[in-house]
Amino acid sequence: MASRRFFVGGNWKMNGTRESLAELMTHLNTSNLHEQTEVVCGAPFVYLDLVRSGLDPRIGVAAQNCYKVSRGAFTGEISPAMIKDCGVDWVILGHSERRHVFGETDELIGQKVAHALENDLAVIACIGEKLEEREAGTTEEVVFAQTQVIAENVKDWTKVVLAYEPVWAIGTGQTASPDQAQEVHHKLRAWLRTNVSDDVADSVRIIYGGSVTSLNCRELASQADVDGFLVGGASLKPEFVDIINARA
Ligand SMILES: O=C(CO)COP(=O)(O)O
Repeated sequence: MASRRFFVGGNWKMNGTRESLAELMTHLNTSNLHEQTEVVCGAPFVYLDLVRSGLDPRIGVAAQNCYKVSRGAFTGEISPAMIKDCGVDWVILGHSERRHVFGETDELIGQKVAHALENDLAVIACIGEKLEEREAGTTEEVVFAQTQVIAENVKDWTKVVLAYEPVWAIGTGQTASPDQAQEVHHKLRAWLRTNVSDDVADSVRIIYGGSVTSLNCRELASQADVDGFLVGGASLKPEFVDIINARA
C-alpha cells in the first residue's frame, strides 16, 4: 500500500466557464496540496489549453474522452495526439456517462485505451456496475468483464489508473461505504494478480469514484486497497483540496 502514490482526479464533466475555472485554478494553485498525492483535473475539451496553462505544473490535466485514431473525418471527436499537443498528459476513458449516456461499448473503450497509451497518454480507465447489477449480485462479474477488456489493451500498466465508480453512487449522494469500496477494490486487485501479474496487482492504483466529499473521503482513503479518488461534483468546489489531502 505504501508504495502506491495516492491519486486524486477531479472530473469536472461538462461544467465550468472561463471565469469559474480561473477561480477554481487560483484556489488549487494557492492551496497546500499534500506532496504525496498525485492530482489530475479533467477539463472539458475546449478548456484544455486554458487549464493546462493556468494550473500549476505540479497538477496534471486530463481530457474526459478521446477517439481511437489520430486524425481524420470524425466530426466532433478529438485524438490523443491533439490532447498531447495541448500539453495534456492524461485522458479519462470508459466513464459511466460515456458508457450509459453515449452508448460506448467495452470494445470501443478498449480500442480507445490502446490508442491513447500508444500515443503516450496516461489513462484513467473507469469501470463500475449499475444498481440493478449490484442488486442481482453480479457486481464482480460486471467489473471483471470491463477490466478484462481494458487489460487486453494495456501493454504498460505504469500509465494506467483504474477507477472503480459504481454507477449508483455517481452524482447521487449514495457513496459506497468504505467496506463496499474496499471489497470491490480488493477483488479487482486479486483479479489483476491472477490475470495480469503480481507486479501490476501491487503497483496499479485503484481509485474510487461516486459521491466522494470532504466528509467521507478520510474513511474511504484509509482502506487498504483504495488508492485515491475520482471526484465529480466536489472537484468543482474548494473542498476538493480536503479530498486531495485525505491521507495527509
Ligand atoms: O463520476 C464521477 C467522477 O468521475 C463521480 O461523480 P460525483 O463525485 O459527482 O458523484
